[in-house]
Amino acid sequence: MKGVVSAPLNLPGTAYRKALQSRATILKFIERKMEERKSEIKEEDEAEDEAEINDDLLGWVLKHSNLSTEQILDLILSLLFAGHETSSVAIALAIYFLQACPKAVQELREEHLEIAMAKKELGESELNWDDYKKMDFTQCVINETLRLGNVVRFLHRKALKDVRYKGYDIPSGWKVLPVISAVHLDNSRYDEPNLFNPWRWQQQNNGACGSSSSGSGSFSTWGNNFMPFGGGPRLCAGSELAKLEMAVFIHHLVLNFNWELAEDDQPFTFPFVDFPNGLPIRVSRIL
Ligand code: HEM
Repeated sequence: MKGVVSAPLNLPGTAYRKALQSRATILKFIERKMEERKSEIKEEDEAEDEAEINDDLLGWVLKHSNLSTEQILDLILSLLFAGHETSSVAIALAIYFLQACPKAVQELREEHLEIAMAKKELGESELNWDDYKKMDFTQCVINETLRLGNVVRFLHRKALKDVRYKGYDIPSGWKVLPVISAVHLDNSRYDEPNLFNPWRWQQQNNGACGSSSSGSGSFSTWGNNFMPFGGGPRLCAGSELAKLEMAVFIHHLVLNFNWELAEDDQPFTFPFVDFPNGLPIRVSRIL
């Protein structure tokens, strides 16, 4: 990630060189996997048996697409890159915001306990889509984490023709960087925008963590006010997967653990969100 935003100097010790080396290592790994998969698919075809091991994206593109090896490598690498750091930082942000908001943790626990009990009665253990759809408050926590945490702060766009916008002329070909974090932290759009307040995503505002307000129904229409995954034709391809990953993580976290910061840390953006001390936490299992 550091190499992506560093000066393109391919010299020993630079972040750029490390990124190029990492890229080559990962590509080699994916290529090896591809070769393994190809021979598995061949064996499978010979045995006329639909094995489940190929039932993932790599298996799918190898079987059903006309993409070249280079395109498949690029696709898998891009998805790993786009989906890894973003989701893990979002989960770290949730851990961070929630440890300062016991009321939200309590409400999450109630929601997830209910889901877990219902599953136990049915003799099921693994979460499924129906369980996910019951996670209403969890969705509020996820939205609020993404709004306040701003995993991605701005988007990249280019003016395809001369544009006049609110009295400004943007010439064709100019780069335009919409700063979505500025929208998410705008106090004309969000009451007390610097507070972690998952309840703002409900119709009724029950009071934010750290807020003195007792809740006055600060719900507004979100639409263009909320775009952690960008928007338009380039909207994040993994937005639903990312929210699902967060929800599953939160489910297991709140049901099984208490946690607190082991040392002071806070999110810092330069230019990607990160925790300078690695967000060390002390975890204890709930008996
Ligand atoms: C919390 C986690 C995530 C956040 C905040 C996030 C955010 C974003 C943003 C802001 C964009 C740019 C959209 C635009 O230009 O309008 C983007 C693009 C993209 N994201 Fe994500 N993302 C996340 C997770 C993921 C995951 C898990 C995947 C896939 C496994 C993924 C795959 C992609 C891809 C492929 C694009 C490029 C889409 C395109 O240009 O057509 N993202 N993401």
